[in-house]
Amino acid sequence: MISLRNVTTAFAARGKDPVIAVEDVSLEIPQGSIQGIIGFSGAGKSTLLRNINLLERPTVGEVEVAGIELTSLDDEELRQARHQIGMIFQGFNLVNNLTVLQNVELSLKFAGERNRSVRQVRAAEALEIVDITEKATSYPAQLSGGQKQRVAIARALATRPEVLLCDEPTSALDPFTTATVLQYLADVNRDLGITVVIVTHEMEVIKALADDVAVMEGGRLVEKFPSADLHREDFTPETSIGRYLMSEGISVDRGLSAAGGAR
Ligand SMILES: Nc1ncnc2c1ncn2[C@@H]1O[C@H](COP(=O)(O)OP(=O)(O)OP(=O)(O)O)[C@@H](O)[C@H]1O
Repeated sequence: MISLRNVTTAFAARGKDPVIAVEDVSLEIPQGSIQGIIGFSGAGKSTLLRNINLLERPTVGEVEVAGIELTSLDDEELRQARHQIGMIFQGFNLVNNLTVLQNVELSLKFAGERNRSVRQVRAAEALEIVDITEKATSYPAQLSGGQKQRVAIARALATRPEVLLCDEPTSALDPFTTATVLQYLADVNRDLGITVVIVTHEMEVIKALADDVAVMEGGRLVEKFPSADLHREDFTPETSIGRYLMSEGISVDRGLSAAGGAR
């Protein structure tokens, strides 16, 4: 279970009022579920995601992951607790002068695993999960975008986390590669029971993967519902999700089902 309670995150702006990126957000994400977070650019999605592992420490509010209140930990305790939380990014964030295997091993090094052979075995296991063992000795520049993201998923899984945070994981990928990466994320969730939180601006990603969807607007969480409802409910242009869907070119005035199940 991930629990965000009254989280507000403000960024200081020189000579101006602070930017309130996230404002008073409370959200409970059940263990083993897939939570999508969607909204316009600048809505606060990435900041909220980074609040979950305290990459961005909330200005106000509490964050609890797997029974541990992260916001109450000191730096060393937080470093330990973060092994429970993997993260992947739109830009993959691989280290270019390390091989695929070394990239995955690196996260185990950061997690404090001192035994090199243990690191190698665990890194190899993680590469197997995303079927990319044959690239173990390749360098990132020798991989396609989809392969790089699979390596990034392996790196995130190597510490055997309970939670995987995904920040626009498929935005740099073509539709076919997107489908493959989403399938691996679905497998990881189903087979390993890992809770997945995915920030995206692509409604197709939400529909393909998420159990629940949260809509953000202006730093606030304005709606939350099961993503299955995307296929059923009528979303009027007055609703946040309606505005969002319209921005994607999906007609909402007669409801999603009338618009052909949203594309
Ligand atoms: N480190 C920072 N310093 C100052 N302002 C920031 C910082 N990070 C984010 N912001 C501001 O906070 C607001 C929310 O940003 P955030 O990146 O969380 O939104 P987003 O919904 O993820 O947007 P996008 O879809 O474009 O990535 C924006 O106004 C942004 O400019």
